[in-house]
Amino acid sequence: TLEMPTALQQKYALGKTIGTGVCGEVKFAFLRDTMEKCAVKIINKGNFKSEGTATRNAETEIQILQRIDHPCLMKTKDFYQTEESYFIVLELMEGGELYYRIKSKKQIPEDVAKFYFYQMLLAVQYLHSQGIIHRDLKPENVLLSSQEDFCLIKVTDFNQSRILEEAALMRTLCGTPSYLAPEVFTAASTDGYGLSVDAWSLGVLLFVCLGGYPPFHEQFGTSVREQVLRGSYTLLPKQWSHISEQAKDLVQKLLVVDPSQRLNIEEALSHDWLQVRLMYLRVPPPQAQGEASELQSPPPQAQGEASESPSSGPMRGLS
Ligand SMILES: C/C(=N\NC(=N)N)c1ccc2[nH]c(C(=O)Nc3ccc4cc[nH]c4c3)cc2c1
Repeated sequence: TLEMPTALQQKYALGKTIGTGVCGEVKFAFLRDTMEKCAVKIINKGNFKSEGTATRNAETEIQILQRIDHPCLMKTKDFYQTEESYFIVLELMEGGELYYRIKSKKQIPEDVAKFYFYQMLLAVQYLHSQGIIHRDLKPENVLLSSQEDFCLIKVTDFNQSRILEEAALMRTLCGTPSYLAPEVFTAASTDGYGLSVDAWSLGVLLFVCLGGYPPFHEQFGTSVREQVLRGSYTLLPKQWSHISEQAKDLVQKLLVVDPSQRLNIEEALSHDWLQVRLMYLRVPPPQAQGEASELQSPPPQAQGEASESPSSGPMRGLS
C-alpha cells in the first residue's frame, strides 16, 4: 500500500482513484476543514528508470506548477513528498479528462471543439510567454471543469516540460559565434527544437476533437513515426465532410512537418476559424442594392457582443 504523508492525511481526506496515468494516479480528496473538493496527483518516483532526468523533470515540474498562473492551466494548491512519491494537490476538474469526452462522444461538435481549442491556445500562449515548452500536450492532459459541453478547460502535466534555458543559450552566444551551428541561433531551447513542438501537438489535439480519430495511428499501415515524419494523415469524408473549411485549414496549417512553415500560437489565435463573427449581422442579398445591412436585435445572451465590430478580435472574456 501507498505510504501517505501524515501532514497530507491531517489536512486532506483522500477518496477513490479518479484517474490513472503512466507515472501515477489521481485521487479525489477534500480539505478537512472547509470540505472543499480537490484532486491529489500521486507521482511515483520509483518507476523512474534513470534517477537523474526523472528527479530533474519532477523538480522542474513542481517549479512550473508553483510558478504558472492562468485560468486555463492547472495550479498547485499544495505539495508533499515521501521517499517514493510526490503528492500534488490540485483543483478538482469535475469533467475529467478530455480523453474520455472524446472517447465517449466520438466527434465533439465543431463549436465546442472551437471553445476548447481556443482555451488550449491561450494556455500554451501563456506558457510560451513564460519561456516554457509543454512538450506533452494530449487529451489525457486536458481537463474539463464540468460535464457541460461549454465548460472551462485546464492543461496539466508538465513532466516533459522544459524551461527555455535562456541562461545556457546566452552563455553559448557569449562565446565566439563563428563555430556555432545555425540551428543553435534559431533553437528556442538548448534541446535544439523550440516552442513549435507544442503547435504540432495542438494540431493533433484539434484533429482528434473534430474528427473523432487520431491523424497518426499504427493501424494506418506504416509506423506512426513514418506517418508523422511524412506528415501523412487522411481527412476521412465520413467524419470531415460537415466540418467547416476554416477548421480544416487550421488543422492543416498546424500539422506541417517543417517547424518553420508551421503556424505558431499567435498565428493560430489570429486564424479566421477563431475570430468571432457577428452571427446576427445579416447583409441583404446582392439584388437588394443600396439597402443598409440591417442589424437584427441580438439574442439576449449575446448582448455583450453587440458592441463588437464585424471584424472583431478573438473570443473575449477568457484571455
Ligand atoms: C500534474 C500532473 N502530472 N504530472 C506528471 N505526470 N508528472 C497531472 C497529470 C494528470 C492529471 N489529471 C488530473 C485530474 O484531475 N484528473 C482527473 C481524472 C478523472 C476525473 C474525474 C473527475 N475529475 C477528474 C480529474 C490532474 C492531473 C495532474
